[in-house]
Amino acid sequence: MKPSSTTTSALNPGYLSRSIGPLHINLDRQLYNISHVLSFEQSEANQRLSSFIQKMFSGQVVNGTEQRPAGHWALRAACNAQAYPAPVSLLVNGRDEIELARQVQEHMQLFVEQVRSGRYTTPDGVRYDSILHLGIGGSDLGPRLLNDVFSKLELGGEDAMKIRFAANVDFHEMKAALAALNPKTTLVVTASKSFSTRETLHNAQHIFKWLDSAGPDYRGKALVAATCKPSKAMELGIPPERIFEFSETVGGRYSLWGPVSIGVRMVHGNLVFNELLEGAALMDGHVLQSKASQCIPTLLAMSDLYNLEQGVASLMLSPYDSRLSQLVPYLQQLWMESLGKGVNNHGELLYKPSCPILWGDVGTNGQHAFFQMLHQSRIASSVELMAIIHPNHDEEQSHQVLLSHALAQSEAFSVGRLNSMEELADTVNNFKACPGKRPVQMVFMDSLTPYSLGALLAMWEHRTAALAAMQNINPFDQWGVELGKGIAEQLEHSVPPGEAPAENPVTAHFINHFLKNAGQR
Ligand SMILES: O=P(O)(O)OC[C@H]1O[C@H](O)[C@H](O)[C@@H](O)[C@@H]1O
Repeated sequence: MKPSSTTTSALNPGYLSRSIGPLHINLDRQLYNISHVLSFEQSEANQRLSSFIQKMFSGQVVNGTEQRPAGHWALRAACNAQAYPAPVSLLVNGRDEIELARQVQEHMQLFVEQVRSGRYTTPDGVRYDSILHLGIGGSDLGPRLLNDVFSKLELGGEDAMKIRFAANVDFHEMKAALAALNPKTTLVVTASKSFSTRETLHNAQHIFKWLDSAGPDYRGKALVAATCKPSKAMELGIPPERIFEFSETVGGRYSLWGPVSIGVRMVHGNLVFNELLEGAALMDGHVLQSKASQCIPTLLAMSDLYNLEQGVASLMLSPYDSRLSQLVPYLQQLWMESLGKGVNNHGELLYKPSCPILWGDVGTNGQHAFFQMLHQSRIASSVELMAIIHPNHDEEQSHQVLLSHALAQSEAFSVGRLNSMEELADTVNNFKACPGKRPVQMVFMDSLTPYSLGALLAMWEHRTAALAAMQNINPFDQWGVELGKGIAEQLEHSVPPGEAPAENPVTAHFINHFLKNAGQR
């Protein structure tokens, strides 16, 4: 095995580097090379991708199983038209969805300003000081990530509102959230695209009682909703003026740009949020006007596809910045719910994995946990390391150490360490051999800001959709998720203290176990 110093990348370092705005990628140490990139430009997969991009940005159906366009990008296009090289459109049944997004954004901005300035008050005439965000999956992970990053960027000011999230129907999470909140001064945002998700509706009912425990007037003023189904939110008693609607064409895992993040807007302000949208629009513009070999999301997806074809069905992502600790959980939904499919757009079975498993943790923490497996085991994984050039502190030396680790890992994965002849003959030293040649890529960001975060997240959306288009699969549906939901609905009547027996014998056995042990606390 030769070290990578003899490969093309070493002869011409930076040959697979690309930049757009605050984002820079380098794929010199990936498995594929420039000739693969150039031949991709002539391929059928590239034609499929170009046609997908063109269809998506002109509002044509790209989600075949649900017969819908994909309109998440409209949430950023609505206020950033200048970032797009040509006019974009999204008409659904005659309704201009970009205009809808613009109007809802205006409505949100007004409400957010009223809340932040204390003009919208509690029934006692006091400023709301907290938000409880209810929602799960795409109605939770995005806002949670944004809030986490923005909080760590310290953008909210000293009197920023407090926000807590409750996604899980596991009451432990709710209990912890409520411990920090006062029902008299908390606004409750129920975020649910469908407004029919069991966990969210169950939690909402609990919260109604919690609000009522403060007195009869609190619930009416505290409720806010973000949904595609305003009528369902109204049925639950949420007043229409506090229902922020978004288009059915916005997939849940692509929805953080719009109303589901209204709580984040309240805490961190409209300006911060608008910068995020601007960064995302920059990426849309980049995708619309770059050819494949220059387009960052496409290049990354090409590499993902090439790795999959080589049997590398794992992607470990490590951001070397603790402010991005929620990035991997967020991306896991975006990536794996979009790409983890069993059939293509024609309904034909896929015989190979279409989605590398995405996992990871922040650096350097991951180095001291699972990197060992990446360096020496025979489990094949691609590695993506992210580093931020300018930190938000003055401790230069810490940052130097951090960056040196990111760069060292990139080199170690790629170059490895070869044993000398003497070491090879020595079984003990042989344990030290690291074969290298692990596919590894770098993502650099100038600094972490709402703008660069917007560009990064939109980049991941485009990369996800590009990998799907190349494989001719649908990145906007998630039929697999439905199965478990249906079974859980039936089992609610069987799990103790339920009455109806479970039909499946193994499930019935588990329920007996619960029953036997129920009295033993
Ligand atoms: O926003 P909701 O309609 O409540 O849906 C919440 C989540 O539900 C399901 O789990 C879907 O698979 C997710 O894509 C979605 O984000």
